[in-house]
Formats: sequence, structure tokens, C-alpha cells
Amino acid sequence: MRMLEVKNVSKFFGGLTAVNNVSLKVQKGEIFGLIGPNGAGKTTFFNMLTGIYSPNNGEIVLEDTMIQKLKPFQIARLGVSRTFQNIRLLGNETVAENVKIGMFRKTKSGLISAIMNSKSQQKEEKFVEEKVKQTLMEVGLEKYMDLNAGNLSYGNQRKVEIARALVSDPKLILLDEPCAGMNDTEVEEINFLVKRIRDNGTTVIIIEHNVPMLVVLCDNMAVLNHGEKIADGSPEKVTSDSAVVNAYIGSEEEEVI
Ligand SMILES: Nc1ncnc2c1ncn2[C@@H]1O[C@H](COP(=O)(O)OP(=O)(O)OP(=O)(O)O)[C@@H](O)[C@H]1O
Repeated sequence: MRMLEVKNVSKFFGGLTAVNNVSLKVQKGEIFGLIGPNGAGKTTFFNMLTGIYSPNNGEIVLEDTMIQKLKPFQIARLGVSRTFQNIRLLGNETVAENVKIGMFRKTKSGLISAIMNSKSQQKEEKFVEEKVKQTLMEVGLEKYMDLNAGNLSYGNQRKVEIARALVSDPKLILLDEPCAGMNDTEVEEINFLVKRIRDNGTTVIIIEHNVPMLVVLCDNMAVLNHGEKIADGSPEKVTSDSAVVNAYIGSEEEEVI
């Protein structure tokens, strides 16, 4: 069953082609890896999936809905959430407050009921608090929920970001280099967490430079190079593809493939 289908999508920045005529399919319940050397167009691709950029050409279909012209908040409401390559937390707010931000698409009470502190508002607040706590338990950070996010270790800050993306129960989560800068133990923890996210019913697309990790983790992968998709399929197929091997030779990721 299709979760996402991208058809002939391109993105140009002036004269630069960041993503060139890329098509791919992600099935429901998959962990799908996106790899490629620096500047290959991976983050631009995520930015199109989430409405930050609108593609110049092509279609993006989420289940049965065309989303390539939708705004980020509309795509978020359809159940797509993401983390960013660079940590984007409010360092002076608590871990719980940071995660709560991810609930915005689920909350219904408007300004009037908030001012009146109505019953529905109170009920919603309680629901949100419970959900935040439960999500922090999932990522193993409940004991830090009242600390300021800025006081957490780098690895734990990344987990807070994942919790913020998870708290809204997305259908599809996009993780942009969740293991960047992490030590081996932390990478293991993220691996485990990504599998649990999938087992709980969320489809995952993950960008990572750590190719050996993705080979073990993913059901399918695609490789971008200079904005073009040069291979896709099972990790075994992709990593033995001569175009992929060539793309990595001479690049700084050479040692990881
Ligand atoms: N807003 C923008 N304006 C102009 N050029 C951009 C913009 N965003 C990305 N690019 C360019 O598009 C190309 C693809 O960049 P992108 O960040 O998508 O690659 P990437 O595969 O995510 O790289 P990395 O692994 O280094 O994060 C690069 O040449 C980059 O400089």
C-alpha cells in the first residue's frame, strides 16, 4: 500500500538544479533510507515533501492526496512530520514544552475557549500533557521533562526533536540525519527507536550519512547524486550498484560505504 509517491519532481534555485526529475515510491510501514553525497539534494527533497519548497515540476502524492502545492501546516495536518538536520529547540523552555509544540495540529480549542478556560480547553490540556509524557517515555526522556532543553546532552536534544515530531502521531515521519554527531551508543539507541516508531505504525523516511547503519535498518533505499536518483531498491541491491559505488568514490563519505 502506497504511503508516498513522488513523480518526476524537480527543484531549481536560479540556474542550479538541486533535485532533477526524481521519482520514487514509499510503501506504508516501511523504513525508507535516502542517501547521497553532500549537496546531492536530500534536504531539498525533504523540504518539498513538507511544503517548505514547492517543486518546479512534478507531483507528490501522500496516500491519495496531491500535496505538491500545499503549505507546510496543511501537509502537517495530513499527518507528515519531520526533524531537521540542525537541532531546532527552544533551549530556555522545558523538554515538555518543546515536545508540546509538535501537538499544534491536534489541538482544537480556539482563543475564546482558551480565555474562558472552558471545560473542553481543560480536557484538551490534560490530553496534551498525557500525550507529551507518553511520547517522552517512548524516547526514554521522561525523567528530563521539566529540565530546560538547552541543558540536555546533544544526543538527548536530538531525541527531544524526534519526540516533538512523534507526539502528533504522524503517518509519515521524515528524519534528517538523526544520528549526526552521535556516539556509537546513541546511534544504537536511535536505531532501536526508529524500528519502534515503524512498529507502532508510522512510516519512516530517513536521511543518513551512516550508510552501514541504514543498510541494516531500511527496507528500501534511494540514492541521490547531483540532484538525480541514481539507484533505488533493497539495501543489498543499492549498495552493490556500480553507479552508487562510483558516486561515493572520491567523495568524503567514501569510508562509510
Ligand atoms: N535555498 C537554496 N537556495 C539556493 N541553493 C540551495 C538552496 N537550498 C539548497 N541549495 C543547493 O541545492 C543543492 C542541494 O542541497 P541540499 O541541502 O538539498 O543537499 P543535501 O543532499 O541535503 O546535502 P547535505 O548532505 O550536505 O546536507 C546544493 O548545491 C545547495 O547548495
